[in-house]
Amino acid sequence: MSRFAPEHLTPEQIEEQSAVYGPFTQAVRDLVDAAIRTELGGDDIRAAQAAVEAVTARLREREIEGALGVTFSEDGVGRPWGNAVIGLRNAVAPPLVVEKAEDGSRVWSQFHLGAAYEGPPGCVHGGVASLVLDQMLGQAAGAGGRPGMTATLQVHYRKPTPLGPLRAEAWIERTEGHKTWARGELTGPEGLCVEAEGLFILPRWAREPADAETRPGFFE
Ligand SMILES: CCCCCCCC(=O)SCCNC(=O)CCNC(=O)[C@H](O)C(C)(C)COP(=O)(O)OP(=O)(O)OC[C@H]1O[C@@H](n2cnc3c(N)ncnc32)[C@H](O)[C@@H]1OP(=O)(O)O
Repeated sequence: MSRFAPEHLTPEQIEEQSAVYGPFTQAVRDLVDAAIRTELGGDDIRAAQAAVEAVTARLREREIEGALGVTFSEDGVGRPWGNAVIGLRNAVAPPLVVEKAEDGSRVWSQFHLGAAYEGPPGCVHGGVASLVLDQMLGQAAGAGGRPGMTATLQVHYRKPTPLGPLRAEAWIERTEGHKTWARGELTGPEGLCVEAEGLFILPRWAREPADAETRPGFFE
């Protein structure tokens, strides 16, 4: 784990950062969607390219080395803002906002996948469906107090998943020591599209007391 660090920010500072970076990242997602779907060409695209390159150069004037990692505050709440599925600062992430049952028995999310996630024409790429379910199953394990990393993931594609509004849900199936088996499904407006089951294992480094302080943020 290269970046996995405590961060001493107040809730207000976190709120402030989220209010700045959240809308900015959404604007970048819109840019990606527009770049895929625009019918402009020639000089318009060359001008757009120059404008995008100028913004990129400006952002790179001050940047961290490597990826964002997961930071966590003193209460142990993690901020996985770089995460490819739920990251508030990751324009590649749809992003999913994952809700949890109060008793931790399930997690679910309603979200939208547009042109950036296409595989078969008009449908979600199979790898993207798998990505979403990996995250959801992992979060189900975490929500049930059984955090772990994906050791295995089996994905069953029942029917093509249309781009557009979708719902994913996941829950813990059974547990055994540091192993947790979770299941989940991805549904579209016409019903079930993809099912997955996976084994999540709390890694040795997180099971050992010496590393216990790194546990909360990573697995939030
Ligand atoms: C916000 C949170 C949601 C996160 C969701 C996102 C999920 C992810 O993307 S995680 C990233 C993808 N996964 C990975 O990169 C994991 C890479 N693998 C690893 O880190 C390790 O191999 C890991 C964690 C699976 C096991 O590590 P560790 O526990 O240290 O290994 P070890 O102690 O040897 O094995 C523990 C047990 O698991 C078993 N095991 C280990 N790997 C596997 C495997 N791939 N399949 C089946 N069993 C396995 C071992 O046989 C052993 O079993 P037992 O205790 O019964 O003898």
